Amino acid sequence: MSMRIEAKGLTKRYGAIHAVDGLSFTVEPGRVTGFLGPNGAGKTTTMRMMLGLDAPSSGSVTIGGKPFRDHRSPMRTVGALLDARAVHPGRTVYRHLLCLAESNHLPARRVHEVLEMVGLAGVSRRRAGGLSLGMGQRLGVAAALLGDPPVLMFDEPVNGLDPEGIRWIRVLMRGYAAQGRTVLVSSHLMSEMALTADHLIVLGRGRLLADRPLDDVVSPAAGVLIRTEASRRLIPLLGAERVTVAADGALIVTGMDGTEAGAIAAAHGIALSELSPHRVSLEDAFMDLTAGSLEFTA
Ligand SMILES: Nc1ncnc2c1ncn2[C@@H]1O[C@H](COP(=O)(O)OP(=O)(O)OP(=O)(O)O)[C@@H](O)[C@H]1O
Repeated sequence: MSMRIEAKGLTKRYGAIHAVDGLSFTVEPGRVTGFLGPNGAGKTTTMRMMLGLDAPSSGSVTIGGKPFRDHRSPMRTVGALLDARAVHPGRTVYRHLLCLAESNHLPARRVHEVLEMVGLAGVSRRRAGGLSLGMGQRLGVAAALLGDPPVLMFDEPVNGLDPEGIRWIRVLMRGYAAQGRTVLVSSHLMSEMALTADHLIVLGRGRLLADRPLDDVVSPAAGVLIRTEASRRLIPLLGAERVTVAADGALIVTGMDGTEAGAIAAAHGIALSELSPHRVSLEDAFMDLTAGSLEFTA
């Protein structure tokens, strides 16, 4: 069973602040959708409205065609990781999950399964409040997976995770998406998002800035990157208007491919130390997209 998330004109005002401002988009099953935006863009507020934790000022958001609160079994519908610190600190890891399972009419054996899945089986008797940040994140993920839900919603899940933990959560999210589930994940880490997401939804100041496949964002117009000792001579030969000089001296050339650029250099006896396709990094693309919507700039 797959479920899409659908926002229509979703808006949330706090006094004069438009935290979320007329958002319309869908989050589709079968892929990982990255939810990006600078600090204060409205990502958390949007996720809270998806889960019925905040009420929209106007507009709506549905999961599987109806508001989240109208679903009979919340944990079997959405697995959410919003604030991993939201645990009863004195309870053991096992008790914490068991209480969640019992209050949601989920079988107790599921607790053992998710403990294995997130790698916490060995610390199930530890108190939840005494876990490291990374283990706390894993406990939050365990809770999200308890109901084996068709929709996963993770807000900054890699916070506090070490490289092994980051890779683990990436594989987990990609695996769930491959099973046809809907996976929405917010992150500030562009490099990580570039490895994890298939599709991006980018917000700035509560508004939709982009809703497109990752590949459309990170590989726009074809271009090549060239390094040479003879930049000054080569630039006019390539056409100065096509060339941007990067901070490290590399030439970024648009409007031609490597074969053409290499032929021009060869025809003039110019040696190149590098000639490669140029992909815009997600970080650069993100900066371009969100320029003008930053609340705080250096
Ligand atoms: N309860 C609240 N009362 C007043 N303003 C709020 C409240 N919650 C959020 N805001 C404001 O709404 C805007 C969006 O905040 P939100 O936390 O949704 O952004 P975000 O994209 O998740 O940011 P971050 O990346 O910093 O977590 C911000 O300007 C924030 O100050």
